[in-house]
Amino acid sequence: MRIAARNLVWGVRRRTIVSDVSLDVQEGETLGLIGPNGSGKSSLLRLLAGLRRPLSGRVEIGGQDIASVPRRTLARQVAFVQQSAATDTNVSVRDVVRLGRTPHRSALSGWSAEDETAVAAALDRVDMAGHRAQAWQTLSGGERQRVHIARALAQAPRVMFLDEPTNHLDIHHQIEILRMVRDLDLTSVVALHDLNLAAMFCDRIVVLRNGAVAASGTPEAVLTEALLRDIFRVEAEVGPSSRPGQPHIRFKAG
Ligand SMILES: Nc1ncnc2c1ncn2[C@@H]1O[C@H](COP(=O)(O)OP(=O)(O)OP(=O)(O)O)[C@@H](O)[C@H]1O
Repeated sequence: MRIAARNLVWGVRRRTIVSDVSLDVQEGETLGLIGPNGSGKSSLLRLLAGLRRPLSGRVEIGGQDIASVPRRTLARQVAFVQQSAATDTNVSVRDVVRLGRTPHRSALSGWSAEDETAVAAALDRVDMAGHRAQAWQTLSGGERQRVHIARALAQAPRVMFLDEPTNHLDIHHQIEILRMVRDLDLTSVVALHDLNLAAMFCDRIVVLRNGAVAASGTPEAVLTEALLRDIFRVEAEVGPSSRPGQPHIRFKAG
């Protein structure tokens, strides 16, 4: 499903946090959202996912204004992997992932074989099948993150929003998770801090600064030495990587 945002504005009191943002994500595309701390990435993701209403502007998903899509329909189509989402109650890993099936079940239908298959497949994809009976609170930070991703996968969404999904993950799982997101047959928007991972796995990148779009385009077009200096305040050398069109950034220590 396509995502289109037009002139999104959001803020609190007198502070504008998302400032006139427009963007398009094509069907099947992985869009990276990058920007310094506090630049508005999480706030924008929440607007795009329909979790928050903009003060002005609109979001369309699959050509439909998100404000007019019923909650339950939206929950079937859109998954959101939040930053450090907490689950307090005493539940197993499998229970957390099962929650992903909620939008697909009616009050009358019981737990189906299809639900069971979706949960098992999602746990498998994030390498957590062996932990299915473990209590969620006893998981490590990276394992929790992978279980939250499994819950989103079990939802079988058409669109996925991920807020720093590689937080807490070791390098193997950072790469595995982003490769999976890129290769899944769905449209995704991913907020990322690691610019080399953004270059490796995103089809296009949007750069935010102070809530506004400072640049957008392919990783090669966006991730220039000048932009890294200007937006991220770092000195770096940008060169080719082993893949054409995919830049590699080497940060200078000083
Ligand atoms: N509900 C709120 N009330 C007040 N300020 C808020 C609220 N939500 C976000 N902000 C502020 O808006 C700015 C953008 O926050 P946001 O979390 O969207 O940034 P971010 O780019 O995701 O940051 P980070 O990279 O640090 O995760 C921050 O300065 C934050 O303090």
